[in-house]
Amino acid sequence: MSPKEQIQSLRDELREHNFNYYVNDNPTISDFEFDKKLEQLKTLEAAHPEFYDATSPSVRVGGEVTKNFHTVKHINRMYSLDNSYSIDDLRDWETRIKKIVDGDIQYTCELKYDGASISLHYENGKFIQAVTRGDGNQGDEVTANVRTIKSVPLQLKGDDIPKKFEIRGEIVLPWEGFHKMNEEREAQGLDLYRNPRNTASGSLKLQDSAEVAKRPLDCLLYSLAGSNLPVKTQFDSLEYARKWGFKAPKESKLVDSIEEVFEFINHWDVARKELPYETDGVVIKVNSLDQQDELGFTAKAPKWAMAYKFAAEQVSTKLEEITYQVGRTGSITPVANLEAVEISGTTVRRASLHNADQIEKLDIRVGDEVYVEKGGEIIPKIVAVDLSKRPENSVPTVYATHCPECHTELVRSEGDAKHYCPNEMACPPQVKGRIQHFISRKAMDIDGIGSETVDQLVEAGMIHNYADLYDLTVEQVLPLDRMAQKSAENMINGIAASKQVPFERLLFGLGIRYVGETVAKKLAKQYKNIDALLKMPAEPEKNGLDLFADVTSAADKKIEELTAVPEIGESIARSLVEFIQDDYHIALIDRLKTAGLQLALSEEQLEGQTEKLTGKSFVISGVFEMSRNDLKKLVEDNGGKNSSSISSKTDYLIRGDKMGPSKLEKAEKLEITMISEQEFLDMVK
Ligand SMILES: NC(=O)c1ccc[n+]([C@@H]2O[C@H](COP(=O)([O-])OP(=O)(O)OC[C@H]3O[C@@H](n4cnc5c(N)ncnc54)[C@H](O)[C@@H]3O)[C@@H](O)[C@H]2O)c1
Ligand SMILES: [Zn+2]
Repeated sequence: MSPKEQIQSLRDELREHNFNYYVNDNPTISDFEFDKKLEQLKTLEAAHPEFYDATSPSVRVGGEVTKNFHTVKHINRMYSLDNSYSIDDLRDWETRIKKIVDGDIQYTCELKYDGASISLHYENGKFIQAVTRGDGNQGDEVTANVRTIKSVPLQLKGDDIPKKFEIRGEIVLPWEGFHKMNEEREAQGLDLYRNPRNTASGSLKLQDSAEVAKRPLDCLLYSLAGSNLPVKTQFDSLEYARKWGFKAPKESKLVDSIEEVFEFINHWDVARKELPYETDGVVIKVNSLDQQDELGFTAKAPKWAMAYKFAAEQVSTKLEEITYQVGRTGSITPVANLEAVEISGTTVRRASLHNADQIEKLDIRVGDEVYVEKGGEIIPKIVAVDLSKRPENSVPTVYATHCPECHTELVRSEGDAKHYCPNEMACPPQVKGRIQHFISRKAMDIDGIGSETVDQLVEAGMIHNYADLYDLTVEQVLPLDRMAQKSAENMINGIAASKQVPFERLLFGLGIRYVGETVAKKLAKQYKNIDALLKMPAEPEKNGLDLFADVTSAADKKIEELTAVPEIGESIARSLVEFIQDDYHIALIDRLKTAGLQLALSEEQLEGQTEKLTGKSFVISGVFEMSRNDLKKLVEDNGGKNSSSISSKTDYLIRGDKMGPSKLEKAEKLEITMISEQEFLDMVK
């Protein structure tokens, strides 16, 4: 993949993980893996500033508002925190901030509570509202739920209480309550909650506050927001908060240097295990609020604060067996089955081994004593083998050669870390996975059918692919487990309604490898309908050069045409061509067409699309009457290209108010044509 494709694909992937984590409270990868991917994205973005995007997960707070609560715009934005992992990172941070502020800097060290961010609003000493962080600009109003938490004071005490202010903190589920809830679930034969963080966050979003009241949640506070606060430092804010009746943990400490910060970290890395709630690091904040003001914020986090994440905890245990898991795209993941051990409060029985290379690198064998690490992740990982304890009769691991689900021989293409099961049509997890992807929110978003229903339908042999969904009837699905007349009707209606889902989402739903949301949009825009995509390349004019055309295969010609589309690179093109040259896929697409799905952009989508700006590159800078996104969309709808930075390739700079002086200077130097918002609108009128 080209760097651009890599950036896009990482952004898409991280957005999906953010959604699973913050909205569904049900992450599908570990925090460790998430952070690694985010680091990878940041490195790529730093090397390619031309692909800057203000909506990238690297520069945005990860959450969202949900549809289930009243949405409230934050008066004071809620930010995330930047992360660091070593004393050197912290020293670098200190060097950066010392360049900006004058005078000595003191730091408040606090523990980083692992829960869900919350903002509590008080007026005249009374609790009036609680709002989640959401996307940082707006959040969900969960007042009724937060009111049930006993440590949230409804009426404040003491003096100096500002007439109106906000206090921020974390809703956590202490260990004891978490274990108790899980014991009850175990007794009822239900799946266990994974960790206190996701459970706390999920509890907060329950619709029934009587149910929330039953959960032993706690609320730990750490900062004040508002004007006219009676405090000048972070440390004072905590003292005041305690005086007014808030639970602001006393472990926080005021220090004068990064060395002392490190002492605090070292102490709590061990001592935190005795705390009643989960912590995942330390937060270091510049103490003086004036200095904080001077430092300000990035788009995602305050520059005056830094989180230090504790290293993951390690334990050793025995590897009993290696099994293999098949993913939705047929990728194989080896899994270590372990003798059960307790790590950071949870029992661990399985760990991911990633791929064949990883097994080889660790030379890991059944019977080995292994070190397992868990850093807030769901599936822990094996970091090393204790060779001193290796049994004498141990034999090297031989990687699986056949799919554990369908017994097809596995393949591994060159340059690919993973093995694949190529039996796309009949390998059960692949069949289920592809249909689940098809119905998922960002694809066809089919209401009334969940992943369990898909499993049942496939197992009963009622569907074999996503096209089969459109042949189902109410009578057919009624006999399924837990299905009643009403739910069966909902399901069939949901499927019927999905026939109106726009072309680009259907294209994404087809599950073509490397064709994520963004690429699907690009393709839909470029080709406008499925036939054009299937029939490309457009017939070339007959001429003498045709002699050469014959030596290139049809597939190569297709790939060539596709890679000429902006932002479509070699691997995407190759995967797409493979997909559309397969008769099975063509037959599926034909059936979707017959069923009446949207295999072309609608009139409405086509309307307003012109070629007026084809070949022209635009940079939009400053503040405008219209939203920047609408401006960008107009550029694209008319065939132009948006770019975030000015270069000699820029044709037009659309100049708004308050444009940065350095951009202006650059544009003048390169003699870029500058136009106003109105002049641009005239161009596309
Ligand atoms: N596994 C996944 O799919 C997935 C997806 C998204 C995010 N994540 C994980 O979530 C984390 C990122 O989440 P985030 O943006 O909420 O950032 P974060 O949790 O790393 O840090 C910011 C948050 O820390 C909290 N906090 C706790 N104690 C605090 C204190 N004393 N002072 C100030 N703030 C304090 C605040 O709520 C703040 O919003 C990462 O660790 C990432 O791995 C995982
Ligand atoms: Zn298989």
